[in-house]
Amino acid sequence: MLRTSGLTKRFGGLTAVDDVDFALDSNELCSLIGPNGAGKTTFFNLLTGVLTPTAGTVELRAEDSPVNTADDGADARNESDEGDADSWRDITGAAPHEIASLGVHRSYQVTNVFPNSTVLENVRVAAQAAGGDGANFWRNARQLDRYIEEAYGILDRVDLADRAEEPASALSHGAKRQLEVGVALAGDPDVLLLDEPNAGVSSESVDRVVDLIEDVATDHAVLLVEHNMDIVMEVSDRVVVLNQGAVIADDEPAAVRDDPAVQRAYLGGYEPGSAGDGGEAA
Ligand SMILES: Nc1ncnc2c1ncn2[C@@H]1O[C@H](COP(=O)(O)OP(=O)(O)OP(=O)(O)O)[C@@H](O)[C@H]1O
Repeated sequence: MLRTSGLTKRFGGLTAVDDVDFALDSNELCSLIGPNGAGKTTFFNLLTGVLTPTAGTVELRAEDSPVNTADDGADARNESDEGDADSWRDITGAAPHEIASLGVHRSYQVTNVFPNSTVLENVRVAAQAAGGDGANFWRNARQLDRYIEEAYGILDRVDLADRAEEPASALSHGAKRQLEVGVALAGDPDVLLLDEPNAGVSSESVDRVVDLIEDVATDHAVLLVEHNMDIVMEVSDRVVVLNQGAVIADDEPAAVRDDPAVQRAYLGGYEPGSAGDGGEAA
């Protein structure tokens, strides 16, 4: 679905992401963990075009969509190595909006919704933009109804349908995170990158966000950055550990938990149910 090869990002003398080979399958929920400063956010930024890599490639599999020619000035290129069903598109260095339009969406650590718009409008506008009607707000009533209906379907999924008419600013932090996932879903993504969706969420709301992560993973590829190890162990099909920019483990959750190198770098002292976060950098 999404893969990187030799992906590297240097900031001056600091190598924040170091020669990372990574692959995410469709419908897989992979968690990316590691100590503070390990390079997780930088890796996300490379996948979504916010940063341009110093070296290496990011590729996306064009499963159902026809492979476009990159004639719009963007940097995405086609690379069909195994026929149409398995064609990979090189998206290295493509702009964030282009990568989003190809089906890779992210939610942010910092809440990223329009506070003065209603919950419904936040999702409806995102659906409208994804449907190619972003600049055509008043196109016709039927189109608008279609986007409103789609938005309600998404709000149902993120458990916010009963809050549809409230301004987003009225939501709790946890409910805002649900809304962010809803906004990301409105873009009809194939790949969802979730950057600490539980950060700042009250303990009563964590279960709801975890349920939502598990639900969206049933029909999307999900890459999750999460510091709460109980959640990582519960939801992940696979866990990748970054330390000083490099992958030090890539395996199923239990194997990663028991890996001595991971214990040293990140998990020192982690016991299931022990409140959660991995340790700081060794
Ligand atoms: N724009 C930048 N310029 C210079 N250095 C940067 C920049 N962005 C990140 N870094 C450095 O790159 C390294 C990786 O940072 P990054 O934010 O990717 O880590 P992280 O794993 O997401 O950390 P955290 O868990 O604290 O969010 C850090 O040493 C950071 O200081």
